[in-house]
Amino acid sequence: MTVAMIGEAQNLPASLLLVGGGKMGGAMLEGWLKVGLPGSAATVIDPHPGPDLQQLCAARGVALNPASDTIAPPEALVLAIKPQVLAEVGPQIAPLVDSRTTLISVLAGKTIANLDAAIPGCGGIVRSIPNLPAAIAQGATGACTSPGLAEERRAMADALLGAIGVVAWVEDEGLIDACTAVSGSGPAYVFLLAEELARAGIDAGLPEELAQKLARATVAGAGAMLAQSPLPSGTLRENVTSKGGTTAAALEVLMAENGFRPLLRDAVAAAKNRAGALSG
Ligand SMILES: NC(=O)C1=CN([C@@H]2O[C@H](COP(=O)(O)OP(=O)(O)OC[C@H]3O[C@@H](n4cnc5c(N)ncnc54)[C@H](OP(=O)(O)O)[C@@H]3O)[C@@H](O)[C@H]2O)C=CC1
Ligand SMILES: O=C(O)[C@@H]1CCC=N1
Repeated sequence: MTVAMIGEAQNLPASLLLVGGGKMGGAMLEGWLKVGLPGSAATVIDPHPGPDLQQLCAARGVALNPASDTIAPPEALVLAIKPQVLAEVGPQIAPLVDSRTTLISVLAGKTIANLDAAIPGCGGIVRSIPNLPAAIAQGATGACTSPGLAEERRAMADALLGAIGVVAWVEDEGLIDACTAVSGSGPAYVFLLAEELARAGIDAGLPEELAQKLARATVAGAGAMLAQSPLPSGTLRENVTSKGGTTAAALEVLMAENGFRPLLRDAVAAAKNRAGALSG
C-alpha cells in the first residue's frame, strides 16, 4: 500500500470527463481545478446541475453538458453517479470513451467487473472510494486498479485522487467495501458524533447554541490534532484522560462491553454489507 500526498499535480490528465456532478463529483472537480487542472481540460455531464456546479463551471470555463457528438474520448472518465443508475447510464457513456480512456469510478459497491460490463472499451479501470472532505482537499481515498493497469494510467489516477487528499492503494479489490465503510461513510459518523455531543451538552444544561458551538469546535479541533500530531490516536486520548478525572468517568461508559466499540463495529459491518449488496 502506498500513500500519496497532495500536490502531485504533474500527472493530471489532458482531458477529463466527469459524469455526475453532485456532492462527490462537484467536490472533486473543485479540488482538481484548485490544484491546476485547467477548466478547458474538463467536461461535466449532469442532467440537473445544481447552482454551485453551474457557477463553478461558468467561472472556470468547464464545458457543462455539451452536445455528446462534440465530446472526444477523454484521457480520464470520472464516474460519480449513484451506483443504482450505473446500468441505465452506462450505455449513454460507453460511446464517449475508447482505449485511451481510463475509467475512474467512485461508486460505492460497484466492482471493476460491474464497471467494465456497464462501460466497455476503456483502456483500464480504477475503482476508488473517496470521501466528502475531498471538498477541502482533506479527503481519504481507498483505490485499486484493474489487473495490469499501465503505470502512467495509475500515476494519472494517483495525481487526481491525491489532489483531494490522501490515497491508499490496495492490491486486493475485496478490501474496497471495507474502505467504503470506514473512510467513505466515515465522515457521517463523525458528523453524528458532533450532533450527539451537542445534544448531550443540552441535556447536561448548556444552552443549545453554546452546546453546538462547543461540540463542533471540539470535533474539529480533535480532527486537526489527529491530522497534525505524530502521536497515535490512543495516546492523544490518554493525554485527555486524567487519572480519576472526568474523561475517565465518561470513557468508562463509552468503553463498556456494549458501548461504543461494538456499536461502531456493527455500524461499519452494516455499511460494508450494503456496499456488497450494491454490486451487480
Ligand atoms: N457523498 C459521499 O460522501 C460519497 C459518495 N460516493 C459515491 O459518489 C457517487 C455520487 O454520490 P453523491 O455525489 O453523494 O450523489 P449525488 O446524488 O449528489 O450525485 C450524483 C449526481 O449524478 C447525477 N446524475 C444522475 N443521472 C445522471 C446521468 N445520466 N448522467 C450524469 N449524471 C447523472 C445526479 O443528478 P440528479 O440529482 O438530477 O439525479 C447527481 O447530480 C455515488 O456512487 C457514491 O457511492 C463515494 C464516496 C463518498
Ligand atoms: O452513503 C453512500 O452510499 C455513499 C458512499 C460512501 C459515502 N456515501
